[in-house]
Amino acid sequence: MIRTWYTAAVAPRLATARLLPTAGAGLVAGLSVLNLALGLLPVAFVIATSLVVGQVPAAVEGGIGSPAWDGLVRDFVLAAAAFCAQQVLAPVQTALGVRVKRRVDGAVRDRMLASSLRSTGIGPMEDQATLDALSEATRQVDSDFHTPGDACAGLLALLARYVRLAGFAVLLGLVSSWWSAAALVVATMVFRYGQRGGLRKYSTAWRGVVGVRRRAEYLRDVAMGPAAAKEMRVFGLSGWFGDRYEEATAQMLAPVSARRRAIYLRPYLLYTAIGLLIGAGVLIALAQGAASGDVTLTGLTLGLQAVVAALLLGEYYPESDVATQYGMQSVAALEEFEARIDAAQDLVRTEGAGEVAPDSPRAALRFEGVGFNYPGSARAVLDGLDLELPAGRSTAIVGVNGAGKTTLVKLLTRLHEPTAGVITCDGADIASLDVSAWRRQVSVVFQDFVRYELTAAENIAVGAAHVPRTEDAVRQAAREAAILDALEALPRGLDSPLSRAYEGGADLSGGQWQRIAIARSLYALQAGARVLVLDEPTSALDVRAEAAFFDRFVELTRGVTSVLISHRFSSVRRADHIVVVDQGRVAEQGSHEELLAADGHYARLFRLQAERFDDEPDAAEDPDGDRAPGTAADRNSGGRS
Ligand SMILES: Nc1ncnc2c1ncn2[C@@H]1O[C@H](COP(=O)(O)OP(=O)(O)OP(=O)(O)O)[C@@H](O)[C@H]1O
Repeated sequence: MIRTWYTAAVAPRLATARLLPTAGAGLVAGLSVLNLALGLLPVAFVIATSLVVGQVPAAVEGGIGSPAWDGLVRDFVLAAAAFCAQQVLAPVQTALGVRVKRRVDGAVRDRMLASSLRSTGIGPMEDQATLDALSEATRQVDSDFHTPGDACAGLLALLARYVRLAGFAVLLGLVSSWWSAAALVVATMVFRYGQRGGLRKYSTAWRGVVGVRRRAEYLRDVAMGPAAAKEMRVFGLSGWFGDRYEEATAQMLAPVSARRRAIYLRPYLLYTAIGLLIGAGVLIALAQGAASGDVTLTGLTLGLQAVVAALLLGEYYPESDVATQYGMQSVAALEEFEARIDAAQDLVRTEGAGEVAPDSPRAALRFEGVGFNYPGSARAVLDGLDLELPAGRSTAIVGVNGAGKTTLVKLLTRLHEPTAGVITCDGADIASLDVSAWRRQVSVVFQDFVRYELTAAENIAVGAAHVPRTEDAVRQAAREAAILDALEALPRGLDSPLSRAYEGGADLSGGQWQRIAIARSLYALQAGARVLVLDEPTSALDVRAEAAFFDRFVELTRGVTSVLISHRFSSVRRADHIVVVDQGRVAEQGSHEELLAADGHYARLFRLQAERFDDEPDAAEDPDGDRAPGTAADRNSGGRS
């Protein structure tokens, strides 16, 4: 039980308090002193007003100018000063709290980004628990509401509240008894537990539904966002998505609502009853003291004020409670996210972080007995795969959907680590190389490349963000990818944002976007990459554009080790070497002619496309007289094997 309490209540507070130094020592010290003052001023006010009341009989009797009258006036001025100081300092507390919030949240944002990028692989980004933690960590920060920074300011604000409680307890101890003082603290804290404890349990209930909340948010974003706008309308999906969103929202709210009564009402009634009983006992003891003459009028006034003001401290603190609860939860989620990233990172093999020779690979890249299961999956996507990619040559990889071709790319770029075997570059395990340096050596056009909402030039230059951008290099890459003319025709040329969501922005066709992705990879080659991986690079290009690209492919990739993954045999056949992947292994390999002669899997796939191609009246012949599937008919069939 103590452990549960520590985990739920103490650990998140400590984690949040550890963020305080990011706000700066001076600011934190200043706000702490201010909160201390805001804690002491109400106590001073209670003392001064009690002294005023206590002196009233003597002042009335002595009249204006009497020592009692002067004392009364002095204490009244003190009370007024304490009150005014409190009024003046409260807004300063808020202003400094906002500064603390801003600084801490800035540091937390940096930390979130750094933690996300610390993962060299993409495994954590595909893990549900890690994504839940990330969603929980970022939610408050993104909304700028009840953030970790608010929690830090809220924790400091508690200083004022608890100093006040301690002050009132001491006053009661002095005028009544120390037992009464202790009981007053207990009564206040019992009230407080009824209020604040409920909030903790309630927010924890929210944490339990983060998965379904992510789904609800996804459904809402898809329904409202631009990405699915076309299909939403054409397929008439708005109602469908609306219903699913409502279902997910109901599913999210149900467990939280069901616990509301148990969390808030019953404990509230119980703790309020206990608190009231103890409070009543304290007041009775004070009244008895007054009745017996042990407590003076000043003492009675002091005691009464202290008891009432202290019991009011059992209430909810608007400047602190919600912010600390949700902000702390965000911090706890961030720590969980970081722990998961670290745990995944521990599995990454970084034996040497060795240097990567600028001209590597000089001999070959090799997959040696490589096996791979995706995290959490028992199925071996790759199983003892041996493959050689000779340096400076082009290798095509073919295979049915799901054969593991893209997975090979993920392993080659170290987005995942093999679960068996090694991948070597000129004999060195790539796991022993510095991962960033290795990645700079490899340029990739992913099947699902990203359409960045950046300018056209930036979209190309992100291919080698580690080198200073030069216009010439960007234009050269765009020219080689045959997209330069189209980009120059945009309203702001290559400086046009490639999104209609921005002023002066333009959108491109699917094929034009694919050329941008190709240009990005060619830009990386200019910056020094020596391995080019193209995963379905021309699936959206028209016949002529695809043929033109591959006509220049040899020239563009001279001296580069290239890997082409494609279902289009018209492209594949141009490679120096072709590899067929099936069931996680290399099933066949050789040149186009050798594989046709072998009459195996490749030959069957090739003929399948060729048959369709035969149906096309304007089918092209290649120089060898072979049909060239993929130049027309496989586009009709989607080009898929
Ligand atoms: N992130 C992932 N987590 C779990 N399994 C995955 C993941 N990505 C892919 N897989 C599975 O791994 C297998 C191989 O996928 P991969 O993307 O490598 O196939 P592919 O040969 O490139 O297919 P395609 O020709 O359709 O692009 C598939 O069965 C797929 O379901």
